[in-house]
Amino acid sequence: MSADSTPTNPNASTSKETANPAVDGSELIRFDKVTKRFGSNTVLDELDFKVDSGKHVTLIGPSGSGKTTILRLLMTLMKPDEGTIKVGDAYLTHEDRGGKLVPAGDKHIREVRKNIGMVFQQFNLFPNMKVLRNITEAPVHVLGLSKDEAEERARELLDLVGLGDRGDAYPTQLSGGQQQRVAIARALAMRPQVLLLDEVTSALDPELVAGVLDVLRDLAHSTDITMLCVTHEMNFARDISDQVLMFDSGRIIESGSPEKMFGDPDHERTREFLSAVL
Ligand SMILES: Nc1ncnc2c1ncn2[C@@H]1O[C@H](COP(=O)(O)OP(=O)(O)OP(=O)(O)O)[C@@H](O)[C@H]1O
Repeated sequence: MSADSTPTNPNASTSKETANPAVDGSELIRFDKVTKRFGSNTVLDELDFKVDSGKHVTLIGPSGSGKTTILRLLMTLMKPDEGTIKVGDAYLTHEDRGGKLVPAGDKHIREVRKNIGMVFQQFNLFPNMKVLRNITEAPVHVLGLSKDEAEERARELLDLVGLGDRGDAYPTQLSGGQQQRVAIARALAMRPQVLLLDEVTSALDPELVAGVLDVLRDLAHSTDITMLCVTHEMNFARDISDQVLMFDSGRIIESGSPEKMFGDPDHERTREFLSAVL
């Protein structure tokens, strides 16, 4: 892997799937007045934010401030109580019926969600399937790729994550860091426009963290994929982010470039948070 070439789209492919739209800096994700409550706990409070295509945005903030909830809403693992979420031209939360927004049905949700890939803290690979099949399973069954196409793509992605020779291994034969790299390849195999990363190194032994972050750094620097990342690895956030958003109690209290946010934040809460974690 190298980051020295012209940016490429990891979604570019010879497959029959429609290529993703060119990365043109247009808006890819938009939250409008999104509220999420658990009982009396308002976790997100009329949250507005957007991510432009091709950008790498990192969410930071104290535990419980709502960062993971944002990613889970985007994966439709939960629904907002109020507000709309848009991905590209389509609402994830709603269907547009002649200008009238109605709650999205399952088919619509599945279609919009195809644009989103996520890597979780736990790798969640299928233990009874070899690595290659872990990566080809969804593209074959969800995208309808042929087995050959899916395998060709999977091998390219295994090369990308530095595991080109491990396609025939079972997950349990790999280290946690290697399994997480397979999980990254698996997410990319669906050709998402946006990759969500939720504390992807926090379940790893310390010596395995760097290898996974290096893969993601390379991906961020050498491709055009949009990333939305929750991490406690502040050096990594500084390296890859175009924008850092500081959350507190379900609101964005400050945002800016990594230089600004890590170097000279405006908000006292941001300074307190960073002094505790850096
Ligand atoms: N399924 C759920 N049921 C009830 N409460 C929940 C649920 N999921 C999250 N919460 C609550 O929502 C709040 C925000 O959680 P979230 O995981 O989004 O925070 P976070 O900023 O990602 O925190 P961390 O950095 O610790 O992962 C917390 O108070 C949490 O307890």
